[in-house]
Amino acid sequence: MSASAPAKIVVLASGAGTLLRSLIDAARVEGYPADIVAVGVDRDCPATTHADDAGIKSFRVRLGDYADRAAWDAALTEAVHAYVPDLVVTAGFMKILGPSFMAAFGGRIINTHPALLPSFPGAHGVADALAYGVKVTGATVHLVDSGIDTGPILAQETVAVSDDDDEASLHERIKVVERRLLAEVVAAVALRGVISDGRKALIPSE
Ligand SMILES: Nc1nc2c(c(=O)[nH]1)N[C@@H](CN(C=O)c1ccc(C(=O)N[C@@H](CCC(=O)O)C(=O)O)cc1)CN2
Ligand SMILES: NCC(=O)N[C@@H]1O[C@H](COP(=O)([O-])[O-])[C@@H](O)[C@H]1O
Repeated sequence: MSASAPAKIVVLASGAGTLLRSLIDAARVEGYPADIVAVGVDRDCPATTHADDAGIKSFRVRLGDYADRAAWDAALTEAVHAYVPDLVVTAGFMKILGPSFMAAFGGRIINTHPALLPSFPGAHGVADALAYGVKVTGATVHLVDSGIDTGPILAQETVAVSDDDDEASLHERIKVVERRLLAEVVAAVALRGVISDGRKALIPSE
């Protein structure tokens, strides 16, 4: 990432894409230090519509279209590589990125997770936290590594659990935090980079 040109970002998503839409809106603000150059999905989902509406190129790499997971991983890697991104952001992308992808983009992949890692990793963090009976949960933005939600943490913010919460109500309140936190972290990393020893990560101060 050069000091002046905005960082090129590819966003990966699998679902409603409301976090993607928030990042698209943030990137439209004059001076935001990153441009979303493409959106990738692993299934047909509303995230593609958000990209289309914003005039952003999109691509789909479905697991079922490939012989096995390794072939899918290689195809996704190739599809993302075509855009030569500085950063990859997974915003509700519901597939574990494999060895090919990590070899190509490791250290430059930012994920947002709807729980306070290391608690409640995986595809069902909100439901798992609710089922456990926690009184406080939250959002985690982290670097992606080869594990599942084990990468170095970049930012976290708490969200109180209400007695009358169900998964949908709690998840939406967490998403409100994620939409802001993700845009903030992406901008900070785009501007100042990140230093990581593989367990801890630091975004240098101003
Ligand atoms: N190598 C990594 N890839 C990804 C990570 C990561 O930490 N390391 N984070 C995910 C996002 N995520 C949680 O934040 C997450 C998403 C999905 C899963 C999961 O178990 N997926 C299943 C399939 C689920 C489905 O298809 O509906 C799978 O991949 O087999 C765990 C964590 C992004 N990628
Ligand atoms: N473990 C991965 C995971 O649960 N990701 C979560 O999917 C949601 C996507 O919301 P969106 O589709 O409305 O952008 C977000 O809450 C994100 O943290």
